[in-house]
Amino acid sequence: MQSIISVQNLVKTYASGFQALKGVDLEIRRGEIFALLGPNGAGKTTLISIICGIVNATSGSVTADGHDIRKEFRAARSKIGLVPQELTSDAFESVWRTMTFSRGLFGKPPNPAHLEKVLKDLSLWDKKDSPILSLSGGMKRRVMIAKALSHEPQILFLDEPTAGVDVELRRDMWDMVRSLRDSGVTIILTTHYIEEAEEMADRIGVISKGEIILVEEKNTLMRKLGRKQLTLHLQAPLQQIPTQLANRQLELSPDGTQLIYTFDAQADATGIASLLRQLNEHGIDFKDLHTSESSLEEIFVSLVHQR
Ligand SMILES: Nc1ncnc2c1ncn2[C@@H]1O[C@H](COP(=O)(O)OP(=O)(O)OP(=O)(O)O)[C@@H](O)[C@H]1O
Repeated sequence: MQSIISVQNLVKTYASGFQALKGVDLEIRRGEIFALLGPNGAGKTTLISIICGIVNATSGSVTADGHDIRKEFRAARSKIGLVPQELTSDAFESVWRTMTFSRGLFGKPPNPAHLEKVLKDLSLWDKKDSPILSLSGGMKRRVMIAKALSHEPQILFLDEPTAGVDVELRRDMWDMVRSLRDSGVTIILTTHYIEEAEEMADRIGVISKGEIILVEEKNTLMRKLGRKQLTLHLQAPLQQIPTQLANRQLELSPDGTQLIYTFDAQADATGIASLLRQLNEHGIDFKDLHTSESSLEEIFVSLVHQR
C-alpha cells in the first residue's frame, strides 16, 4: 500500500546546535490511526512541525500524498489539517466564520455543504453562529478540529488531543476520531496517555531522543513485547524460593505469601505445567492463582529505559 506520508532521513539541528531529530524514517499508511509516543523532549512536536511545514528540516525529505513539503509546499500543506494543543483562533469570532476563514487561507472555494457536514459530525451545528469564547472547553477543542478539517484535508494531525480533558470528553473525542478515520481521514496523534494509544491506534511509533526506536502494529507490539505473569497465592508463607527452583523466573512477594512467575506470552511452552509439578514435589501448596498481562505502558517504559 502506498504511504500517505513518507519521511526520509529527517534531521533537525536547532540554531542552538541541539539535534532534535537524528535521521528519522517513517511511513504513514493511508487510512490508519497512528499514535506517536515519546517522553517529553523526544522530538514529537519537532517532527510534526516539519511535516506540517511550520519548521524547516536541516536535511531529509517529507512527502504528503506524493507532494514534497518543501518543493510543493501549498499542494502538500493542503492535504494536511493540524489540531494544535492550544486554541489558536480569534475567540470573538463565530464558529462558522472561523471555518470559512481557515478554508479561505488554503485558497479553497467556498463549500458550505462540507462545513455543515463537519459541524454536524462534531455535534457543533447548533453552535455555528456562537462566538468561540462562549463555548465550553470541550466544544472549543471540537472547534479546533472543525477548523482543521475545513479545507478537506486527507491527513489530520492531533497534538495531544485529550490533554487535560475529563474522562467523558476523552471518550467522546476517541469516538469522534474513529468516525473521522472511518470517513477516510488518516489520523496521526501524539499522546502522553498510553491508554489512548492502546485504545485507538492501529499502529504505534515510539520516538526517543530524536530517533524512532520502534514502529509496530499495536496488536503485534502488545503480543510481542507483552509479558505474562502468573501469581500463586500460597497456603503457607515461604521464607525463600527453594534452590531447586532458582533457575525459574520466580519472585517471592516480600511477605512470602505470593509466588510470581513471569513467562513469555508468545512461547509455545510457558513452563507452567512443569512449574506446578515442581511446586507439588516440594510440598508448596497454593489456594488461588491468577494471570495478568503487561500493559502498553509497561512495554513503553521498558523500551524507553533500555536506551
Ligand atoms: N527552537 C528550539 N531551539 C532549540 N531547541 C529546541 C527548540 N525547540 C525544541 N527544542 C528541543 O528539541 C527537543 C525536542 O523538542 P520537542 O518539542 O520536539 O519534543 P516533544 O517530544 O514534542 O516534547 P513534549 O512531549 O514535551 O512536547 C527538546 O530537547 C527541546 O528542548
